[in-house]
Amino acid sequence: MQLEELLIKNGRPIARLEPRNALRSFTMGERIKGGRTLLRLSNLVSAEECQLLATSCIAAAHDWKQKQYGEETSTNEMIHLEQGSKSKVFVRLLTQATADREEAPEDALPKESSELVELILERALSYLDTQACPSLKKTLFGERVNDDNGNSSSMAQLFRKRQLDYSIREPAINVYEAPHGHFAMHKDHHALSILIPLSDPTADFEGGGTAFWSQSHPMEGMDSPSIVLKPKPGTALLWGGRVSHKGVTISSGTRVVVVASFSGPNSPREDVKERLSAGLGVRTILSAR
Ligand SMILES: O=C(O)CCC(=O)C(=O)O
Ligand SMILES: [Fe+2]
Repeated sequence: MQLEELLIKNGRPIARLEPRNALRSFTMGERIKGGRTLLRLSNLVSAEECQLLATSCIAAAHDWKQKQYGEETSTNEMIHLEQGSKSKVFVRLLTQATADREEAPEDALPKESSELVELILERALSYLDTQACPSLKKTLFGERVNDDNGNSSSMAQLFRKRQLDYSIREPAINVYEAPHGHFAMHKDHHALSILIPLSDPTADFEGGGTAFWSQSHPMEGMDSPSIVLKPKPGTALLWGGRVSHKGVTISSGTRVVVVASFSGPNSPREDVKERLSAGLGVRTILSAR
């Protein structure tokens, strides 16, 4: 595995974090938290694992669509209605733990795929715990980094004990199919997002990739993204909750990605923090959750 950092410069394209860059006076965790950087972790998942997982997820997504919409439905109509809008056109399959938590057994991945997703996420977190930056967990999760029993835990341990606070319906797999598959611009509003493409951009699909904006409040359609990344299958991308991004529409083929956005136990979400710092009342904050 190899970790690289890409800097998000205000209003300008993303550049590598050069040795003399002023942002080096911040820790990696602080740069992630401030939405100033993207991490690229290569060789997290082997080619065989990507292939195995992508194949089983594509089959599971077809089964899912068949059950939801029946044989006759055109791709056009196969919008993931359950997600409630045309801004997200994909099938999202949940790990079994996520499906249990969300009480959505019909959206669960097959057992073996679910276990492999968990293994991969745990591998990524173990790497971050031990190799990335010693203060990363504390910076991202805040002071309250202990588990429910008050024991100090690494991110991987919190993951294993199912004590991370995930985004709704995550960890999961997104399966995007041409010609409409995409996820419109958004922020994840969690301490950290991990996205791991399992499909090969040179063979499995055209278009697609993850677009990132360097400014914090861009307007989709008006401001073009600073960068569109289409890493090799098995390379993880990681970023903080303030970074605007989208899953670009694919024009042919199928694109499969693992997604997980999470914060530490009991930590307020980024959007809640933003509202708090804007001085809005508790009622607004609670109703916004
Ligand atoms: O598919 C992508 O590249 C982005 C997915 C994403 O942002 C999400 O699921 O939250
Ligand atoms: Fe996202």
